[in-house]
Amino acid sequence: MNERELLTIANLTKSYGNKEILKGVNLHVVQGEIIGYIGPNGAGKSTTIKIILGMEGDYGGEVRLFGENIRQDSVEYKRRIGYVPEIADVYDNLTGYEYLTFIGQLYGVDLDIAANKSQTLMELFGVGEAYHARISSYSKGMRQKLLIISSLLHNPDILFLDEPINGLDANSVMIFKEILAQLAAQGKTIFYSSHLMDVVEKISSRIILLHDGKVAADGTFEQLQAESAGGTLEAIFTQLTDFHDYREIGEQFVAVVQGGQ
Ligand SMILES: Nc1ncnc2c1ncn2[C@@H]1O[C@H](COP(=O)(O)OP(=O)(O)OP(=O)(O)O)[C@@H](O)[C@H]1O
Repeated sequence: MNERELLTIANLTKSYGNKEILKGVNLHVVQGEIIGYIGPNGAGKSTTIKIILGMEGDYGGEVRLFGENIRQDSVEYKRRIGYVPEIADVYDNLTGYEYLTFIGQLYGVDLDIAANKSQTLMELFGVGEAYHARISSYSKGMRQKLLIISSLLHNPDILFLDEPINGLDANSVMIFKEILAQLAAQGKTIFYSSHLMDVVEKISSRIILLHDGKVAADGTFEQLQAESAGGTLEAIFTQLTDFHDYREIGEQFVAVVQGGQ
């Protein structure tokens, strides 16, 4: 094992009922990498992340994080993780201040430090005026910023981001991309799942494509380009997932919409 290897996934399998989702996923993540984890809807990206975080216990194979087998279920390793879930339940009746200081304290950050950090991060993200407002009044993008901030308050060593920029405007996406680049430069590791291929293409130091339960491609964007017919990540994704029927499906879809009147 490389001494800077933070995450090792060996022959990971996972089924729901008789549906096999992960059929033997192998990957090695080294400190400081920004991994773009991509794949078709339902491929098992969120499932992989939930297994690594200890939220899904019933799986085959081995996952090691910070050199420790996660089956040992140590709380310590979870303190070093930040997580932005794809779908999050935030407590709508709390204010941003109440929510962020609550989450910060869960991760062991002192109240004063959590409060100061939260307020400053909200201001930097352009939502400082909503710090003391109830989350129920937040727009989609404001909630997403709240989630991103809550995942970072304890200065984690590895960040798992499941569709983190849903709802962010173009300027906020630029700030977010810069935050990820700066975190990686400081030695933080980022595991990022998204369908926004142009963003993944630009920010990832390495891209992993999950398809049919396995890793179908693993490399830098330039390596993926060299291994396929080239082009954008969107074009590579379409090639590697062997998908060509979008025109016919679109036509049939519209025909059904227009039919039966
Ligand atoms: N708790 C569950 N019970 C049953 N099936 C589940 C459960 N969670 C996920 N699945 C199934 O596992 C498959 C993978 O889901 P997952 O959410 O990991 O996909 P994904 O790659 O993140 O997809 P998307 O890009 O649409 O977010 C899907 O077919 C989903 O229906």
